[in-house]
Amino acid sequence: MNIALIAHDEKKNDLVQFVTAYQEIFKKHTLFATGTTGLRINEATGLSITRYQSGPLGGDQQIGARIAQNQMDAIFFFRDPLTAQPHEPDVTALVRLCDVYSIPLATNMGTAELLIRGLELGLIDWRNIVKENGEENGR
Ligand SMILES: O=C(CO)COP(=O)(O)O
Repeated sequence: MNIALIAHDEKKNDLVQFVTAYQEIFKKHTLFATGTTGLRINEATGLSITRYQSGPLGGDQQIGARIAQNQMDAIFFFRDPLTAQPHEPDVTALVRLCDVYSIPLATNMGTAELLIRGLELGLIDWRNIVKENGEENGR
């Protein structure tokens, strides 16, 4: 599965701890991240992560483009609900695309726990079927 990892500054420690705790699961998958989040997680865990631009510089949009191309299977996006973000439209667009394409999206630790366990149990293996159908239909 292709998994994106994103966290706003006030939530980066939480996501680093989360990925560290579940790194045995995460290392079985292909990981992507926005710039600073990916760097922090790589430094903490040594996991191999493809890094896009930092969020305010377009990283959320790059990950959104992968969603539109049927190339993202799950998103862990620890958003900070208490701090205004200069790139709020990009954040909204990313969340919207997850809804457009029914991509599992965890925006906080509580949902992230469910998503990572579901991933391990194979509960989002339906994504493989969606991807195969998408490839047949040219998406
Ligand atoms: O701003 C972000 C998501 O909206 C995250 O970007 P960074 O990982 O580069 O901090």
